[in-house]
Amino acid sequence: MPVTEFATKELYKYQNGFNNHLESEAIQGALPIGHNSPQKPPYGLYAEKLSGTAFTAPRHENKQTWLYRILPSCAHPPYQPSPESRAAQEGADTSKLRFIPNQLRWDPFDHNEARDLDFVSGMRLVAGAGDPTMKQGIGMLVYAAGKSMDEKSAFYSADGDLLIVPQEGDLNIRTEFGWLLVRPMEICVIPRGVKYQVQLSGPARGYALELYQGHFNLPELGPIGSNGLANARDFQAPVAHFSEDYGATASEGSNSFDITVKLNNTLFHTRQAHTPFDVVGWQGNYYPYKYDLGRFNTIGTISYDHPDPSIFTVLSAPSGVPGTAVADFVIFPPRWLVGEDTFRPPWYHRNTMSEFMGLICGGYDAKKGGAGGFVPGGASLHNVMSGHGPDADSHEGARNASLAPVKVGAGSCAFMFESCLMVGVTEWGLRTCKKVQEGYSEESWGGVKTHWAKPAGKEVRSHLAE
Ligand SMILES: O=C(O)Cc1cc(O)ccc1O
Ligand SMILES: [Fe+2]
Repeated sequence: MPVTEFATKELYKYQNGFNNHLESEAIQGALPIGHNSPQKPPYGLYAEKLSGTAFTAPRHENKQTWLYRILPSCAHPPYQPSPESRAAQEGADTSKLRFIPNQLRWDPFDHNEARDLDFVSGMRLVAGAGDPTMKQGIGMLVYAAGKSMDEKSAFYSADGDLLIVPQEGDLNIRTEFGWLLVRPMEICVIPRGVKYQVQLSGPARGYALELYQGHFNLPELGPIGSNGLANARDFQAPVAHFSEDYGATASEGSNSFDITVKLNNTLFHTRQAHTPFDVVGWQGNYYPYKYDLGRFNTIGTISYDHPDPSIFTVLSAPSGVPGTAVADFVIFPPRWLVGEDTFRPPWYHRNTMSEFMGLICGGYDAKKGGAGGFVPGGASLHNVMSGHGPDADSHEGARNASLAPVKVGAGSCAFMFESCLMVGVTEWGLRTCKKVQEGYSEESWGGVKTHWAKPAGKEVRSHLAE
């Protein structure tokens, strides 16, 4: 069968909105009307249901999509452990995570060595919490790739929903649902189980957060009101797009498609005779989507004090505890600082939540940039209750700064994966990558100096006062 591609219109055309029930047909009439699973779906298609929650999940949380495709996904030879992808699994064993109270920072992760790697083989688990087999916890990953995935390949993760944060290089992502173009300063979420293929236009590097439990949502807005932060209409889902490459039966096709699956952070592989990108129409509320971070409506103080960074939350994945996230995706976009009589950078703090940070571009206030600093493509981890805050020089600068309105972060965007879980570091993240900055803590805070000025003539309650 010749390979032919059909799109509704252009490749990159989107449907807007968050958490909507959407539908898309690459050929008009591909979706059955008034039925999900008629005896014979239109055009000889198979109906296949993709569930993102238990069938019985409450209605407001229930996620599923009906796919109408040329052949069903089950038609494939058995998966085998993936030998050529062993590198990707090295040091990714979640049962061997190292939980460390020290502040950690990484130099930018390598991309020169990634020339022969694609998005899947170039992905590494840096840190995480919990266990994908229990559907509990999260994974923090980085990827570095120098080549596109093969046109006859696809990947899916059974472990969770993957939020991808490109830092360098555009990702042309072909999914079962259609195409997404995701560039630096944009993000996307690929739900658990959705097959995709990542094509590059140049070297690519970035970060990813995998949710072993639940799904991302927009944060509550409370007294902010009905608009602000990430607005629902700015999230974009693909339109159906399919290719024809199949035989009369599922095993008779002329071409072999490599399918790789990540299950329990282990890669498996099979070759099937038909393309997985054969979905002619789909309808449901479980689908991949993208978001342009430049559209974030940033909110901050217009009076005094530094607010909690929760005002910068783009997406939030809830734990069972109200208001407490298994993972918040938070950004630090360009913004005006106008706080009066205020120490404007982040305060010194110890947090019951863990904070994994990365930098997409530019710099981050209160952290030194340049070699050995917090730079694009690098990362930091401040675990549960690990003290952190501005480095000594930034502190001195900020406590003496004149407090005129100032725009910070022009051309910059840092982000944080903040979690209620204690985060452990993998063997790859701690040693194999060779990017951990040994002197981070001492260089940042070793020089923090005392400003203690004991007042004279006041009663003192101190054991030194006797
Ligand atoms: O530690 C960090 O840099 C992230 C952060 C930023 C901020 O403005 C307030 C708290 C916080 O943890
Ligand atoms: Fe912090």
